[in-house]
Amino acid sequence: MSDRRPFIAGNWKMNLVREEGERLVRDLIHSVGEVKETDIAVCPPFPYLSDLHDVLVGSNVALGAQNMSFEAKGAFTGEVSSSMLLDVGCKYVILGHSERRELYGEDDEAVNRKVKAAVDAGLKPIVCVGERLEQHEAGQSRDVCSTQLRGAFVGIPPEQFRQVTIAYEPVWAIGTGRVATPEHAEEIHGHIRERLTDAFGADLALQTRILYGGSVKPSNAEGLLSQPNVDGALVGGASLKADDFAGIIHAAEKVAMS
Ligand SMILES: O=C(CO)COP(=O)(O)O
Repeated sequence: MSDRRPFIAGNWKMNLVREEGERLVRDLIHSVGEVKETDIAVCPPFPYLSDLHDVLVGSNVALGAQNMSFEAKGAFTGEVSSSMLLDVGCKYVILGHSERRELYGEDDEAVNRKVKAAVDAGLKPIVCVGERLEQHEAGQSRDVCSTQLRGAFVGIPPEQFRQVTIAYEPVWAIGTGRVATPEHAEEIHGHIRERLTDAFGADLALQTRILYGGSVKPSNAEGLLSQPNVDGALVGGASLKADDFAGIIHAAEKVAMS
């Protein structure tokens, strides 16, 4: 996994109401208190960010959001700005998740505007890329990721790109139980790092963390995280159970210490 610190982030999506989320976070803090070599974050729904921040204070678990507006403020009903996320204690924000792209029509330009707004504000975006099933079957995984990467980082200077984490999330592996093989993940992560090298230079590309997302579970985490270019995981379903999420974090810690 190189000298990049592993990073395990939980994307709760639209799951867990207040009491469930607070219980999960308390259990999680208890289970991962000894974890030293792995960065950890949970990304709950907007309404619970502030309260959960209070629960997380002083722990080794950071807070992230799942989306944000590219606008700074104003008449944008239903939107949430970067400064609001910072205000409630967020460090990270997931941007360009395939569910945002596919269900809410977010295109590369919108993702790019959000990345700019996030890094300008000092938030750390986790920028998702990944191909759909038919693109995967047509052998287009690399090309799709290249295009999404190029689109997401137009006009982002290297000093701001430092704040970015990439997540490779093949759409066919999300919520399907059909995890990418470690070999496929490694191939695409290596490709992503090459594209980052072209765009930002080798030093920065080597420092950038590239997470894998899509049906990560405690049972498959170690195989994925042992790949040299897989620097962590963005976890959906398995982040909704403290034991499963902690199991993935412990797998990352084990790989980091080995
Ligand atoms: O979309 C994901 C994380 O952002 C992955 O979801 P699952 O882990 O449920 O497949």
